Amino acid sequence: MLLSVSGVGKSFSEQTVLRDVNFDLDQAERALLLGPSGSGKSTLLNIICGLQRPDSGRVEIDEEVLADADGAGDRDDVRRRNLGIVFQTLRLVSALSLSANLELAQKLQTGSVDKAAIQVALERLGIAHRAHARPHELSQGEAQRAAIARALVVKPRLLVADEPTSALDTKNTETVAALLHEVADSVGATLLVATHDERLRGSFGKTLELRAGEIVPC
Ligand SMILES: Nc1ncnc2c1ncn2[C@@H]1O[C@H](COP(=O)(O)OP(=O)(O)OP(=O)(O)O)[C@@H](O)[C@H]1O
Repeated sequence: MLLSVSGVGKSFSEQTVLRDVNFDLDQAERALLLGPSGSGKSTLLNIICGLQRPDSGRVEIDEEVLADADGAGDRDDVRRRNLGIVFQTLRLVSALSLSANLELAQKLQTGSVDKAAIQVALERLGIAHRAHARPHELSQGEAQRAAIARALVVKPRLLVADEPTSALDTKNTETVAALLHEVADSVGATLLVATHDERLRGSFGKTLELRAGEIVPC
């Protein structure tokens, strides 16, 4: 088992968003976290990625604690070594080219730059010809691919994406879903994609539905 989420709870003031979330993912497993808007998908991914701390429970990656109620700030090292995050917004530095941004992302996360891995990621995502473009010069489709490349260049063991297709039409939705599978395969990563986009249902090995703060079988 690569990822283990057990007993995770999170409330904001009076509102309990996550009640008791439990699931496991094996290495290289592909999972869709499906739930309507407001069901707590982003909150759960934020906890896994260390942006928010759970009130209870824990998240482990390969038996190392990634997040728990009493020390989110201490887990940065475990996250850096294991996580690739596809953010909804591009999060690139506007003054730097795409390739320089990917180098920066690598440097910040892993401490070193691997230009060959960047080239491979750009080629795999079909944007190698845009390596010298600035972020604002990218089309929406290229930007979406750049966001995936940014997560891929750190060679993550767990690739996490939050609503990667919400702004896309059906054709591009299928393309992005296929790309996520392909890039996860290329580095042997486990894939966890959160979405309310029912179009993605059935296209992942495992579907986890978030309802009333818990994962329900489906
Ligand atoms: N920092 C916060 N403070 C207060 N309430 C919050 C906070 N973050 C999220 N919430 C609330 O928690 C609930 C779940 O939000 P979350 O963003 O996790 O849902 P989601 O399933 O990702 O929704 P969407 O699909 O619309 O992005 C919502 O009711 C939201 O208003």
